[in-house]
Amino acid sequence: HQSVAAEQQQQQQDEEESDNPITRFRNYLRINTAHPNPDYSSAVSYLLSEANLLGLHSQILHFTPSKSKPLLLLSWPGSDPSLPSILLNSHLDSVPAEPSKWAHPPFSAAKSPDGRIFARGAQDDKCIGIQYLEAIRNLKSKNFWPIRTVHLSYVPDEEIGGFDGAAKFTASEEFRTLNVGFLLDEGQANPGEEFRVFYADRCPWNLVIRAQGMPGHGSRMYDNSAMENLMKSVEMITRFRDSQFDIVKAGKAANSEVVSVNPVYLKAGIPSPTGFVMNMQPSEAEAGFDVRLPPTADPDILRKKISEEWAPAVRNMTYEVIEKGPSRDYLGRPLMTLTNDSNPWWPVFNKAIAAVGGKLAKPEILPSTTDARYIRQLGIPALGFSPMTNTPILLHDHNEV
Ligand code: MET
Ligand SMILES: [Zn+2]
Ligand SMILES: [Zn+2]
Repeated sequence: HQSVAAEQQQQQQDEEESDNPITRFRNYLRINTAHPNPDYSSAVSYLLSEANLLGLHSQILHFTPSKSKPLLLLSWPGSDPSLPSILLNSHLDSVPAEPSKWAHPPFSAAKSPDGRIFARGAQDDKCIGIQYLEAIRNLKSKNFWPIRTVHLSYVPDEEIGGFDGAAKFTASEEFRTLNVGFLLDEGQANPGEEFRVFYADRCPWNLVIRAQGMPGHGSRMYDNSAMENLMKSVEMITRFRDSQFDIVKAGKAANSEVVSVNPVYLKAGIPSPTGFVMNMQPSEAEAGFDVRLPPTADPDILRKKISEEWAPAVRNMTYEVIEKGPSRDYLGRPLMTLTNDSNPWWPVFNKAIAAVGGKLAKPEILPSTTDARYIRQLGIPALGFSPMTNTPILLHDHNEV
């Protein structure tokens, strides 16, 4: 038995040391590209070295004067470069991780005996960034040569809105010359058997509401304190949240088809060296919400609700809505990609899934948001697709695997 165990251990060690798709994935995961200080240059160098081995063309683009946010553009020229090209997009960055809450350090890419690889960014979205390269490697080894040119973009800053990444890239002359006809970008995992595909994103708003009110002794009872004003609004927002969630619970709509409003921070109180002053009622209080609107929601109606009900001036409230990117195209239409045969890419995508024996779930709106919205804004069809079946949804969670 000892020799069998030793053999297995040796085999595992060999696997870990050799250059294979898993080791290449783990090497990418070990580069800490989490905000607020993503190491973009190491990620770009690593991907560039892999791309060079595959003989892909490469360019590093910068859309900020400091050049601290590189965008890596790789190209596999097709036999007919006059045709519209295919763009495979993924982002270099990831959200932060709280190491103390993880079973393994989030940038160790530790592999458990059952094959799970623990890393921030494993699902979101370094898996697809590596899969694109691995797919090209496989096709090249079979001497396949595409008719259309295939481009790969590795973009910075997706997790903070993409303003210095995909937004500027898609508005650039470099992008125009790529003549992109179709985009694949990230999607989400499925705990079930089917592959999920996404034809639209929800549009993210950051909502901050602020209350002002009478300060006073902690023991006093009076109307119009900042806390009272804020809490009334929080209650109203909670009722709206419940009403949307009820629609989902009743099976009338998917999670991603309603408006979500989730509180993400509360800020109030007068700080003291030991915490907060307890016998003073503060004159200011603030709350922040992550709001997501499906393409079917009317943004004007929600804005009216915010100004009249959630943060009314008559209750000494102010608010700020920061729209994180576009929700409509230049003709005012919602950003959606057609999933029927009028979109010539749709049957091709379906055929590719069937060819590997996969089953495709009904196309969905993505509950979260991706850089695909900037491409859809240009009228270019885009699908969100992160091929992970039988996999729990762990993006932005602890112990992402
Ligand atoms: C704020 S833009 C979107 C960032 C991220 N992909 C999310 O869905 O939260
Ligand atoms: Zn992502
Ligand atoms: Zn994300």
